[in-house]
Amino acid sequence: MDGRVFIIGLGLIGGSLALCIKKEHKDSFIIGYDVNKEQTRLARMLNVVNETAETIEQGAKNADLILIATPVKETEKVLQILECIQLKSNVIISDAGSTKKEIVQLAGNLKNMGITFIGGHPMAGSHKTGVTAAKAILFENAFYLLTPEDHILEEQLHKLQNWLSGTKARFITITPEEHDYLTGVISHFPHIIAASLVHQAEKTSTKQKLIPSLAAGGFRDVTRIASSSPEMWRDILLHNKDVLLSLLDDWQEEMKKVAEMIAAENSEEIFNYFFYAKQFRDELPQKERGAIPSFYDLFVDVPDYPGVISEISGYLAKEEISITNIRILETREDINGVLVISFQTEEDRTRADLCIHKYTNYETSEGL
Ligand SMILES: NC(=O)c1ccc[n+]([C@@H]2O[C@H](COP(=O)([O-])OP(=O)(O)OC[C@H]3O[C@@H](n4cnc5c(N)ncnc54)[C@H](O)[C@@H]3O)[C@@H](O)[C@H]2O)c1
Ligand SMILES: O=C(O)C(=O)C[C@]1(C(=O)O)C=C[C@@H](O)C=C1
Repeated sequence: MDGRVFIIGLGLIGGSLALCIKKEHKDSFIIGYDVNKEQTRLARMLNVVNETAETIEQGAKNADLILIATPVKETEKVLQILECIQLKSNVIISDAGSTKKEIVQLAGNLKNMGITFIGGHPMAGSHKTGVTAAKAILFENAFYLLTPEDHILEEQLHKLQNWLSGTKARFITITPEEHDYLTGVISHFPHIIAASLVHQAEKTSTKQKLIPSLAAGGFRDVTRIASSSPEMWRDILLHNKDVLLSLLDDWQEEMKKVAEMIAAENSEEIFNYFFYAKQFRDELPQKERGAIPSFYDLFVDVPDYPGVISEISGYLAKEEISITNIRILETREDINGVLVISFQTEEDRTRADLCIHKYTNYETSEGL
């Protein structure tokens, strides 16, 4: 497709969307705007956008597609600004915010002006922020949730999906209410819990100096997302207040039950608690980002000796296979270590698997 695309908010998500559109629609022209001058400068320097605008009005008035990728409370302000601009009559406006109900409601004014707004949310991301973390591959295989209202024509929806086809994401259409409930359960609430675990460890660390050093492994895995943008998460919690308050009530009930099981030393119930959690978690679709982000992992059974990481990464480098992360999962004297190597694509993982088998006789698997 050709046309002028205007991206407001040139951070991780805005920058990644710009890269996806550029890759797929070579004739498009991408203009970016960010309140942060440094992000604007970086976006231009890294060629994420073709041009930057000085104001929202400057970038919006001739745009065919406008994407808003700011924290959701800022999106409210951006929508109000857009309402006051003479936009092209056939422009499509969408956003990438993690909440939808409030945003779609606020976009009602654009609807009254005959302007098409379709709420959007790519369900993949990272705890990193800013345009330097942007990448075209970020949304591959992820779900991309769209919340068109009833008056939106199929043709407009398809046009938006076509613009976003470079994300290689899978589009799903749901209502804003369904969206906020689902993402509340699988995304927003886990971020609250991750932050609360960090707070608990931090409080304990004033008395127990070893806590920060021992907070490795499981603690790091379960709290990675606590390193996400506080601004973004403040806004999400404010927008999805009712769903999150209800989930917090359920959680407190659940924790009471756990406390009772432990106090009663009910070993069967305690076992079942972990057993059924493991069963459900293990059955989550691994290849679909959004359910469990940050794949594609390859597990390699390696002998426990110094230098094994550089040995394996050396083979991968020789075959020019890029990795995003490499770590030893477990090392004890009596068992082999498990090396976990993460890749950005399934293809890289498959090549890595073949490469490791070519140079070694270590066993590999895609899951533990
Ligand atoms: N990070 C994720 O994992 C993720 C995933 C999917 C969706 N989202 C949503 O995408 C949006 C952007 O998140 P991000 O991760 O890219 O954050 P980010 O911090 O990397 O980028 C946000 C950018 O918006 C800019 N900005 C803030 N207010 C603005 C305004 N009024 N006008 C123009 N620019 C403004 C900031 O300067 C920043 O550069 C949020 O709504 C978030 O909820 C995030
Ligand atoms: O991988 C992460 O760091 C994320 O938290 C990504 C994540 C999520 O919860 O899955 C966070 C918020 C977005 O709205 C969508 C995706």
